[in-house]
Amino acid sequence: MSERIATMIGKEEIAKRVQELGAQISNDYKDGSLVLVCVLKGSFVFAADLARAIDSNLRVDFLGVRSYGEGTDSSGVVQITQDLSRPIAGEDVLIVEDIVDTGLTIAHLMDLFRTRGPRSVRVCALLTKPARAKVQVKIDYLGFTIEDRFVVGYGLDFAEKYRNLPFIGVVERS
Ligand SMILES: O=P(O)(O)OC[C@H]1O[C@H](OP(=O)(O)OP(=O)(O)O)[C@H](O)[C@@H]1O
Ligand code: HPA
Ligand SMILES: [Mg+2]
Repeated sequence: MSERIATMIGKEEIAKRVQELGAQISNDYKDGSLVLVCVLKGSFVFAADLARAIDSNLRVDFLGVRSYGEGTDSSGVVQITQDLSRPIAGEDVLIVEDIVDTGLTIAHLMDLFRTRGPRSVRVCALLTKPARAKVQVKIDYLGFTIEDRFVVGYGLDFAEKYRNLPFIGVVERS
């Protein structure tokens, strides 16, 4: 069986949207103490591009989370694989996610971060897939709403493959 990746969102379209999100975030966080939290692994590409599209002062931290493993369905258990390197008490946290699918990961992170006393917590997600939502979480900055397909590329994986594709695509098997 061979696999082919069909483009869903091209790299120019992604780049344009990332610049727009960056401009909006720069405007909203003019004088705060912004911490961009890159949710590993999937957000590493989006967060790297988004950080460079924001011209406010910020620091970057990383949090490792895993619930999908090798398949295309959430296990329902959100495992923290790596914690933040510093406290976030009193800071304006912006969680950067590649995708909000069932919403379980982001809901878990919102609950976790709120126990640490940040000044604010917001969410920036490149993609959301409302057809699969199991919990509702407000996305403050959103790139694209997508249909119910398992997507790869621009950081997103299928069984750890395809994170390096420069666009968002869907796997087609023949
Ligand atoms: O809304 P949900 O259904 O919870 O899905 C979204 C989460 O799932 C993926 O992570 P994954 O567990 O695949 O880890 P990875 O980022 O290391 O690939 C993705 O990067 C999000 O963090
Ligand atoms: O559609 C998806 N693709 C890759 N990883 C994911 N994690 C949640 N949804 C997805
Ligand atoms: Mg994954």
